[in-house]
Amino acid sequence: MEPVKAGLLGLGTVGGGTVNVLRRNAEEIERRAGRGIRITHAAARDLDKPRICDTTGITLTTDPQDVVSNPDIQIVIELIGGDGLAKDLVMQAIEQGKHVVTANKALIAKHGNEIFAAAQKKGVMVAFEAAVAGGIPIIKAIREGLAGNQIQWLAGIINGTGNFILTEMRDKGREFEDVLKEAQELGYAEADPTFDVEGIDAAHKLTILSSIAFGIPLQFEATYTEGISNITREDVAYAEELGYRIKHLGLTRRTDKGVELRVHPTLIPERRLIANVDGVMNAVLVMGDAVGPTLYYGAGAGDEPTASAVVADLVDVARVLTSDPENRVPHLAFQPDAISDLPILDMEAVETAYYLRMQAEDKPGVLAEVTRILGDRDISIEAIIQKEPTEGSDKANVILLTHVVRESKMNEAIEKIEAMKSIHGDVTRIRVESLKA
Ligand SMILES: NC(=O)c1ccc[n+]([C@@H]2O[C@H](COP(=O)([O-])OP(=O)(O)OC[C@H]3O[C@@H](n4cnc5c(N)ncnc54)[C@H](O)[C@@H]3O)[C@@H](O)[C@H]2O)c1
Ligand SMILES: N[C@@H](CCO)C(=O)O
Ligand code: NA
Repeated sequence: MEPVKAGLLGLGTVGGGTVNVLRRNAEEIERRAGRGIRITHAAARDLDKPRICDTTGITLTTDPQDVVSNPDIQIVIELIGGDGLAKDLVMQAIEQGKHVVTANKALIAKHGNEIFAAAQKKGVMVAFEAAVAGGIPIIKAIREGLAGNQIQWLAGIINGTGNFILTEMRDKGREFEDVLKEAQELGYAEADPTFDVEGIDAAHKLTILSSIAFGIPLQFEATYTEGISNITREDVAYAEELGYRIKHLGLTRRTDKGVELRVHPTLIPERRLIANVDGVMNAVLVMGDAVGPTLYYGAGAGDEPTASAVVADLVDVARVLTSDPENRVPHLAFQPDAISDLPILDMEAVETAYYLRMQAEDKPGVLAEVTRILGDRDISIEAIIQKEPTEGSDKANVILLTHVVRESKMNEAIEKIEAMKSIHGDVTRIRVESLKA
């Protein structure tokens, strides 16, 4: 059989990795797919730039339209990123009846509903395994492997750059900016690294995971998003003293009232496997009613790990090119006419435990006042430590771990505590999840 012809948009980290993996593993890929997969054309912004891949045998162009409109190309691989030009190109490719493979989570999280509807109409596939947790086949695991379950919740470390930064800061005492620069050099970071640091990238990915887990539309705007830029080495050390690790976590859970959808730094008991996922590695813990907890671990970013997922999608497309569109795996795991309208819970209604750190004047009565404010709101305390003021300071660090409470109550309590004369500055609040499986 003729090889499937694919056109590539973007020859950067993931594009270069995809060319390399396809070339190196061509023979095995053909044995799996039933036919070869060849990138015949590729669009790059600058044709003279040094690349990580050999482009021999690929017709290069600076105009992505040459690829999208080429009638011989059956699959368009979008690896440019962003949701401007990339969206136009993907919509055009679909319009022309081409299948699409993409690693672009921003695009899917923000415009996936529209893109999948267009693809459905045209009977083409839009595959996006590389968009979530890089090389970990998490989309496939949830959409196909766990299709017999009611998924109850899932939680993941889904930004490699952020986890790399937190790990290096903790293990080597390195500075935030310095580690971020290294992550950029290694090809882990987004074009705009604030997406990694402020949790936006993780929110894109969690939006996608939540949809395929619960059969709800993609709702990026409803995702509560907090990044890691305010985490200090101090908090990391205190958390460890209490037996926890701080991880940047995406968590989505089905409740009677709606779906929790939130991304924020989280204290996790150090004995949990997921608390020990370090560096650029990602992990997603999925709780199904039938299977129980399952954990998926692997490289969340980088050229070849991500290419591993892109190429797997290419193999999927090659396999189904001849099959009936109605019988393919649906984009969001559930049939398009069976998507539910379960609401997303407001963050104020979420219930979780908390780590609080505050700077208190070192005098009698302050702790009693803090515990009274918490007690008045039925917030019970699980642990408390007070650190003597360091030399030259008269403020003690007070660290509290609370039991589970509604976020709105905690907001009230924090407001009251911050208003106390003997408490200085803001209260640091990090949510705690036991992730008990
Ligand atoms: N780097 C990773 O580890 C990783 C992992 C998973 C997903 N992703 C996603 O993959 C996509 C690509 O990321 P990347 O890290 O490879 O980025 P990159 O910046 O290394 O590559 C993007 C390439 O697209 C090219 N490009 C931009 N505009 C273009 C145009 N008009 N025509 C042709 N080429 C154009 C750029 O010149 C660049 O070479 C993004 O959506 C990103 O979120 C990246
Ligand atoms: N910037 C992303 C790339 C993988 O999606 C990360 O660091 O996880
Ligand atoms: Na993946």
